[in-house]
Amino acid sequence: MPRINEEKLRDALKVYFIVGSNNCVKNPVQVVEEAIEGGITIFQFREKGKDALEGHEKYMLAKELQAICKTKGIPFIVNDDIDLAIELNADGLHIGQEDEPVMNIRKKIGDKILGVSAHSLEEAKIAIKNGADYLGLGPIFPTKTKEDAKEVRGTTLIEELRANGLDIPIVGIGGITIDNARTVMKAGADGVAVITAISQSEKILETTQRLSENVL
Ligand SMILES: Cc1ncc(COP(=O)(O)OP(=O)(O)O)c(N)n1
Ligand SMILES: Cc1ncsc1CCOP(=O)(O)O
Ligand SMILES: [Mg+2]
Repeated sequence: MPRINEEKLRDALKVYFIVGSNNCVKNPVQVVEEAIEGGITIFQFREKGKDALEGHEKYMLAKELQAICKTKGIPFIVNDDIDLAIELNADGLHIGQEDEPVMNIRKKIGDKILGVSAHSLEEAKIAIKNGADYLGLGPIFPTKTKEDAKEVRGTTLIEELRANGLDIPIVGIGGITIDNARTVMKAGADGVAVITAISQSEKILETTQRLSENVL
């Protein structure tokens, strides 16, 4: 199988929902089902941080969420955990700058979708050269979800990459809500990645629908 077509990926990245059980007020399975109903276009399983599931429990939740995504045609991406991504035959993996080098990961996952976090033009160029399919840039706005997040950059890095002719698919991440999503798209992103905006909403379906309307 060839690597995913860039335009298809651009479309898939529009409403990117990321979650782990510890981000959810309700049952994560219900959260993901409602978010899919509301119009998310891609999903990332990110089970990390305080109270995160481990071992068999983590595996079983990932498997259940993957099955739900599969029936609805939503790509299922695993955060950080390459072994889990390979074991589940996930659609892709998202890694950061602290993880194994992009080139090694690309060799291990073959043609699966590979997302890489970047915090500078330099990091972005290296990630692209070594096989990233898309970039996650952030935090765009202040976030409480990631304790070790880098400095807030607004949309400046998205604009800098586009001004330098980088046309790789990009998602903005960090503090993105219904109200500021449009700003991120206007800066040149192909999509927005959110955790809190959807997972902590009291009305997940409606929130996701409204977020989608501001992005699509
Ligand atoms: C779509 C997307 N973009 C960025 C990130 C952040 O990845 P990373 O910097 O590796 O941090 P953790 O999420 O692993 O804490 C992401 N997960 N997804
Ligand atoms: C994983 C990650 N990477 C940069 S910011 C962030 C957290 C995004 O979560 P939220 O949408 O709740 O701000
Ligand atoms: Mg990571």
